[in-house]
Amino acid sequence: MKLKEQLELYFVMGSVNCDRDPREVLTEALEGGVTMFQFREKGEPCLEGEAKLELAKDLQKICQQFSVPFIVNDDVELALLLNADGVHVGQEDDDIEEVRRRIGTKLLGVSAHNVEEAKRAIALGADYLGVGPMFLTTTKADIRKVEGPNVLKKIRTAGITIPLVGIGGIKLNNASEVIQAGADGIAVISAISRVPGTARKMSNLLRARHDPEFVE
Ligand SMILES: Nc1nc(C(F)(F)F)ncc1COP(=O)(O)OP(=O)(O)O
Ligand SMILES: [Mg+2]
Repeated sequence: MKLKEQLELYFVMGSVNCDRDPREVLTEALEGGVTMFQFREKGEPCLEGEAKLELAKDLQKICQQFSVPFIVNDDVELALLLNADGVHVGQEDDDIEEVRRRIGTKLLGVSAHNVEEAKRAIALGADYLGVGPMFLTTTKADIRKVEGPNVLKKIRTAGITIPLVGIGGIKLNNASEVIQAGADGIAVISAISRVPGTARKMSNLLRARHDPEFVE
């Protein structure tokens, strides 16, 4: 499956984003059609050390049962220890070039907030870009200014063809806007982790656009 297809419904989650066992939340999300998963154990009070490692191992195993890529946010050491499928780093995380050197051919996702950051990330070896925040979100405390889906249009207009996924406040009622603006997929945290059934509804919405009878 091509990376653009794998990025279609990208569930990002950690224990902080769950009101119940993250293992159950992930299993239901994968049954609902999630195509890629990112373990993002961040915020208050997030797990650390052995507890974080144990949860990561369990969630990775569940992803393997569904043949869905397991990506680790920020923590390159953990990604290498688990032989994860890739890592996602932001502009303020470890140096992108250094991360690429350490992970070899694993997937490297990089956050980008504008065309300039997108071009730089691509030059340094990114396989896909996470672009946001698309909409207001309370999940990430230190978000940049909300530029909206328009940033995706600007990146595409700049001739950038790399796989793009939008992130930040994406819900069922605004997901289409992100795709229409040029993203290959959407990255979702709370809408899926806190509302059972959302993954299936989003998956159906996203798949419908490949349906010949589909009218926007
Ligand atoms: N975690 C992310 N995942 C994506 C995804 F690719 F999934 F869309 N895009 C963007 C981010 C944000 O990454 P970053 O800016 O380092 O902040 P944090 O480490 O707090 O998430
Ligand atoms: Mg980060």
